[in-house]
Amino acid sequence: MGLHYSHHKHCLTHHQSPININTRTAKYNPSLKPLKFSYDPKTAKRIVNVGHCFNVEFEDICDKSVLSEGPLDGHYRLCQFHFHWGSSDRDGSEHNIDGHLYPAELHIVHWNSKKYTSFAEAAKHPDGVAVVGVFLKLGNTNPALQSIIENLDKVKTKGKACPFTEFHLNGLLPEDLNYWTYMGSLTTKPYFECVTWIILQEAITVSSQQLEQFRRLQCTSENENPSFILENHRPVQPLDHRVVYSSCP
Ligand SMILES: C[C@@H](CNC(=O)c1ccc(S(N)(=O)=O)cc1)Cn1ccc2ccccc21
Ligand SMILES: [Zn+2]
Repeated sequence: MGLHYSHHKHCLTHHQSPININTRTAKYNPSLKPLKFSYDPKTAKRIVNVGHCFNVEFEDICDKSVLSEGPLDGHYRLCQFHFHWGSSDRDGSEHNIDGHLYPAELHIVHWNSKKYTSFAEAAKHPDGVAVVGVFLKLGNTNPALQSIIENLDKVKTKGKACPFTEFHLNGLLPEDLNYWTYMGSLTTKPYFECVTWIILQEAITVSSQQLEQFRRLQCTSENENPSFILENHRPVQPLDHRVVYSSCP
C-alpha cells in the first residue's frame, strides 16, 4: 500500500515519485557527504527492452559496482540504468526543477546489498533502493550515449535483449556531483516506496537525433502490430510533508 501513518496529523501520506524540486525551499544539509561511485565497466551485461523503456543491466551477484556515501548508510549495488523521455524535446524528464522539464532523465538503479540479498527483496523496504537521477539537456551529441544507441536496433521490440559488455558508466556523470535528495518511490508499477532519490544538480547533454532513436523503440512484441515508446515519464506527485535536502548551500 505504501501508506505511511504520520501520527501528528492522524492522516495517511504517500511518498511517491517523481516530484517537482523547488530549489529555493530545498534545505542545505551539511552532514550530507560527497557521492562515491565505484563502477567496474566489466559488470555491464546486456540491454533489454522491457516494454515501457530499455534497461542496461549489470551483473549484481557481488559488490563489484557500488554507490556509497552521499546520503546513504552502507553501500548500494548497481543493477541497471534506464532513461525516461517525452514525445517531443519539450518534455521527458520525470523530476522537474522549479517547474522546468528536461527532454530526458537517466536513472541509475542500486539496491542495499548490505542489508538485503536481491533487488526484489530490497524493493519492499524504505531503505532498499537508491536511484541516481541525471537530467539530459538538449545540446551536442553525447558520445557516451552512442554505444548504447547503436545497439537499440537489436532490442527494437518488447522482450528482446542483446549482450552489452564493458561500459564506462562514469561517462554519463556530469563533472559537478552536487545533488538534491529525498525519500520516494519507484516511478513505474508497483510504485514501491523504497527509493532514496539522489538527483544531480548538473545536467549532461543529449542531441535531438539521439532522443529520436529512443522513440523508435517499440512497446509491442515482434509478432504484434508495432507501436512506439514515444514517452514514458510519470507526472509529478504531491510532496506532502517531505523535505528535499541539498548537498550544497
Ligand atoms: C519492482 C518491479 C520492477 N521495477 C523496477 O525494477 C524499477 C526500477 C527502477 C524504477 S525508477 N524509474 O523509479 O528508477 C522503476 C522500476 C518488479 N517487481 C518486483 C516485485 C514485484 C511485485 C509486483 C510487480 C512487480 C514486481
Ligand atoms: Zn526510472
